[in-house]
Amino acid sequence: MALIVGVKKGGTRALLEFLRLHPDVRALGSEPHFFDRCYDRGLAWYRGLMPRTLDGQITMEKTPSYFVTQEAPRRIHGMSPDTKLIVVVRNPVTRAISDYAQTLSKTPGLPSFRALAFRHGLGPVDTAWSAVRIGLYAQHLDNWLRYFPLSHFLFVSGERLVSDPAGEMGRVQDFLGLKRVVTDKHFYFNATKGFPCLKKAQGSGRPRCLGKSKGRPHPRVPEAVVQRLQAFYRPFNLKFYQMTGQDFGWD
Ligand SMILES: Nc1ncnc2c1ncn2[C@@H]1O[C@H](COP(=O)(O)OS(=O)(=O)O)[C@@H](OP(=O)(O)O)[C@H]1O
Repeated sequence: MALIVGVKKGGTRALLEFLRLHPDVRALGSEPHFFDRCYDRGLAWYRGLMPRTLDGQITMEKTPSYFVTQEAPRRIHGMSPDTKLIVVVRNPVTRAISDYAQTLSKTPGLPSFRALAFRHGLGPVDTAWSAVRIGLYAQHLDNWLRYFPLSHFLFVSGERLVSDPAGEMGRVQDFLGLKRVVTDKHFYFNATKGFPCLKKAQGSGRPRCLGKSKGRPHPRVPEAVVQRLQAFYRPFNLKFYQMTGQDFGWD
């Protein structure tokens, strides 16, 4: 079994939809939220939700909130210590603005990004705000490493998933021990959408981009605000590069 455990707004839907093109992957379409919100329902409930697999096929789901859920690593380890874990990460500043854009689309009249990101005007960064807190990747990863060795993780660059989907999918398929079936032949860049899309979607066989909620326009955030947040995240990003042995190029 393999789980896409995060991060929210990292590109988790794109990754799951791309993986579903692979004949040896069977994935749940919706987010089950078992290891965070629905754990009380029990493992039998969870197993019942998951698609049936044949020998040699991999069962998958994605729930981005697992990455920031304190109990998730212990619970997943309890289910199976062999679980492979995929985390799609993206520049935490862009991720925070994307998260804010999503909340804004559901809550018109929300205070500005700047008002939520800093306490007392342009005071200290408000790490209690979830849009900020989720981006502290090194801290969340620390919690996971108490249960799983680093070799169980694959960190996917959310940026490269957009600029080079086939390249990133190559790494993902290798990590999962799958043949490289999903390749550059499956993607085209849709200029209207501004993102890579599928030449032939599962089922219809027709070209398909992700929906409107993926690739939303972001509200304009003043450059000074972006710079301050970028500086705030820098030490956490560097720690995360050290922990993963990968430089994501956000700094
Ligand atoms: N191919 C393709 N098409 C559309 N969107 C793409 C794609 N690849 C990555 N992305 C980026 O995915 C971002 C949404 O991330 P998630 O799917 O993880 O969001 S969620 O947490 O499930 O809500 C979404 O964030 P926003 O651009 O801020 O909307 C996209 O930038």
